[in-house]
Amino acid sequence: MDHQPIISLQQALDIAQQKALKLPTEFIYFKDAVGRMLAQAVYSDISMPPFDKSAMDGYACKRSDLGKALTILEVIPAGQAPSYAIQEGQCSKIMTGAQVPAGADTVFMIEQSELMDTNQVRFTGTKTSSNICLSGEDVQTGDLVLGKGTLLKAQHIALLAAVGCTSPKVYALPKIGIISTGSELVEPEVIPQGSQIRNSNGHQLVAQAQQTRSLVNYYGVVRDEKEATFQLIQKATEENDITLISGGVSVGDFDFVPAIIQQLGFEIHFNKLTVKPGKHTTFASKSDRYIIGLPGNPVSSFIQFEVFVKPFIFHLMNYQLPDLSFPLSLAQPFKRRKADREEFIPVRINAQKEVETISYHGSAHIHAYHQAMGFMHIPQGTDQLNQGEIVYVRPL
Ligand SMILES: Nc1nc2c(c(=O)[nH]1)N[C@H]1C(S)=C(S)[C@@H](COP(=O)(O)OP(=O)(O)OC[C@H]3O[C@@H](n4cnc5c(N)ncnc54)[C@H](O)[C@@H]3O)O[C@H]1N2
Ligand code: MOO
Repeated sequence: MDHQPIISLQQALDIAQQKALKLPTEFIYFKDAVGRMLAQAVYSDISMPPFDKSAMDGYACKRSDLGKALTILEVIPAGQAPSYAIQEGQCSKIMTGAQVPAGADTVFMIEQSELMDTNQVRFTGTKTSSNICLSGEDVQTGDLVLGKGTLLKAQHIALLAAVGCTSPKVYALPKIGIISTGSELVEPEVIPQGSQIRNSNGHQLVAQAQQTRSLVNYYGVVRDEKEATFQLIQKATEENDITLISGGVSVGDFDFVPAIIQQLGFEIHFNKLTVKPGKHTTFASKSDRYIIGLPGNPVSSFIQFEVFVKPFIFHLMNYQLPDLSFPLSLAQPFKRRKADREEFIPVRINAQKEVETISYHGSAHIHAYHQAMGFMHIPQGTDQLNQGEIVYVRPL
């Protein structure tokens, strides 16, 4: 496997996308659908609004009657059909959201009215809009309201509710198994002794995977022992679509994860990226099962999840996650010693909406990210950026 060439992040995303076999679909209750990927188009079974609807509390009348004293026929609350059609010289008091009576083409607002008698009113303004939302002006019966492949957010849940689509078809969620490797690791409850460190990475990955709504299985820490590591990775790959393994993927004497991946019959498609942090990101597949090996350093693992694992998870659900990087101006000049890899570094946005870099010591320094608003991209080959230069920032 050492003959694998080092490739760019974009090449890695392309390879992974080619290997991503789509997950099956399922029908779920629409209230549980936020964050899910729609696997069907949704059409409206009604027009919206379903009737000519008043946009104001006021009086419904004929526009040609606006200058006259008008006889009030009734009060029309929302949810109740009007009893009378409007004739010349007549109006009905109407509430916002109520059905406009036949014969009326205008609603003038309460604030522009004067009661002349208990059942007579006149318009006191100089001009008014019609204040009527026409039947079907937003959506007509049979219109497409949500396209296949929509990532469902709160506003889409409102649409599903409005058109009565209570069991939308969505892509199944991937099952993700998470393993941390390393004999130096102890779980957070334990006070590390000697050369031990706490397993922060595994729990960070669990949280990141949960944010994508994936179904997460946490397998804990495995020591740098071949047989135990083999057993745990085998179990995780049998029980999950994606197995994320942090640590043990570089070239140290105890980095035997790559050999185990191959022993399990998986094909390694790449194991080195021209990305900092995350040089040792590994991607392997066997049919519809995938293993992603992430570097043990917490920042490497965090960034690789954001830029590589997350888009891959969405590919499995047939969705091209957009790269929401924003072009912003750099507040101060930036230099780096080596430019052989593209790099991501933590930044914040100041009050002038400029990008400020945060003190950052490298891929073990996860603390640098506690106040990061995003991370900035430095292209491969760039060792210097000037103040005021436009950089791309991905928000967190
Ligand atoms: N001779 C070389 N050595 C290294 C290279 C290289 O190219 N040649 N690359 C370096 C880079 S870059 C990285 S990144 C690391 C990747 O190493 P591994 O993925 O094998 O990870 P480990 O060696 O197991 O750990 C690295 C580092 O991170 C700490 N760690 C590991 N797991 C966790 C965890 N769950 N929570 C918190 N911290 C964790 C671990 O203790 C190490 O300090 O390799 C370099 N070496
Ligand atoms: O590739 Mo390592 O993740 O840069 O520190």
